[in-house]
Amino acid sequence: MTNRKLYPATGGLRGNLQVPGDKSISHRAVIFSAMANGTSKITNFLTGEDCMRTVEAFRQFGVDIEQDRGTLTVQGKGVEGLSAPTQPINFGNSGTTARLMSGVLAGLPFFTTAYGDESLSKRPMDRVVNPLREMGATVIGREDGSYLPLAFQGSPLQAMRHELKVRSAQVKSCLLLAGLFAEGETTIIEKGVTRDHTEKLLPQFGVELTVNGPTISIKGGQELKASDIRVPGDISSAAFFLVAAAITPGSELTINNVGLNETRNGIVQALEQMGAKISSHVHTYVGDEPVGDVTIKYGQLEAITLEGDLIPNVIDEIPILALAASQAQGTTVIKDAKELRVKETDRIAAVVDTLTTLGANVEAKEDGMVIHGSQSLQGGSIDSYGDHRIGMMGAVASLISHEPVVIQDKDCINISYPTFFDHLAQLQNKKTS
Ligand SMILES: O=C(O)C1=C[C@@H](OP(=O)(O)O)[C@@H](O)[C@H](O)C1
Ligand SMILES: C=C(OP(=O)(O)O)C(=O)O
Repeated sequence: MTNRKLYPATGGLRGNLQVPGDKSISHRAVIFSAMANGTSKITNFLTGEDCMRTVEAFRQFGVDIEQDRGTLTVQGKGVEGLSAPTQPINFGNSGTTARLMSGVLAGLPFFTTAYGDESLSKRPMDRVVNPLREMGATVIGREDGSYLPLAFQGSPLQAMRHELKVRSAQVKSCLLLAGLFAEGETTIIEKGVTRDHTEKLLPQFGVELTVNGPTISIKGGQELKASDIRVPGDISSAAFFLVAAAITPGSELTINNVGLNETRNGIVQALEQMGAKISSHVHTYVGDEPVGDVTIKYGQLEAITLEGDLIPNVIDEIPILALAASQAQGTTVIKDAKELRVKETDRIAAVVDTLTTLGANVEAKEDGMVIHGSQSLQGGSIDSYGDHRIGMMGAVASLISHEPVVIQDKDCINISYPTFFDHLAQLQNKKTS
């Protein structure tokens, strides 16, 4: 466990920043490339620990994946070219790896076992195991397949028509991947919009799917063809610096070349609703993914109610939005966000505990929280709970705290943002220690 002491900012955050590649798109790019025939090059790949778990999984299936910093060269040999791993696969801390790979492991014609770290072993897997079983998958696991470790005995899958029980892009993507192995056409009906990177990226690998509102259909047996992918910057990583600038006097910064997919740009919408001095514009498309710049300046924020359809769009940004809300005028209410309880940690409890320790006034609710605004943060010693997004929220809080913030176990930030502290120092134009 390592500690880090972060001092309050003496000036604002200023300048331009390119955040690392999008985590969701990086996972998908390597999965599709490894299942495709031919050589795919992925640039601006996120080399955070989570995405490297997905890379390692496919190396265990015998796929040659060369890494040169953020560039991956994947020598795909098609799904027939994958070979049975001799060792269990370690999904580490990564929910996306666990859920998406389950759809692949269910369809591959061999036996595989998979496990995760302490946090991932507590996260629900029945949300993918149950529908995969409906397709004929043979999966066993702890508590009847509700939790990792899991074992898959790949078997022929049958297409199905399935209404999702959870509003989750991971479950949707898992079942679309399984649908590629199934006989017939699989149709998935979403409970509401969730991030649509799988639907946007699969066609780039030559896969046909139809999207009709909440209904997505995919035919089994399609061959994936290699494709070169440039991954946009991760808006979920950018969110930490957007909020940092919004709450730290003297700040003005621009995040360049960040993904602005409409199913992911809720952080920009939420900050706009809070009255932040923020503007964004899309300047390019990489494949079907919109990419652009976001500029933000320090300014007074107002409380909002964050609920309903905006929640899945900002689900990973809620910890940092809660910090923003502690500085806004008025009382912010976050609801419909029960999913936060089954992330890397219970993020409702972790956010409330962390902000309270730092001196804010926050109440936990079953499906969200109530955050009283205009709070002056004292600083102090906090625990990341091994959750990268809680660790980064604490680091941003240090910028406006009276006393230093000490973060226990801050190394977990490498899960999604290995260069986070370098970027923070770059924008502060001084080193943190
Ligand atoms: O599909 C994805 O890449 C992700 C979907 C979300 O999870 P859920 O699908 O569980 O909501 C999100 O929280 C996670 O960080 C990444
Ligand atoms: C919830 C997250 O990721 P995952 O589900 O992939 O662990 C996250 O990155 O905030």
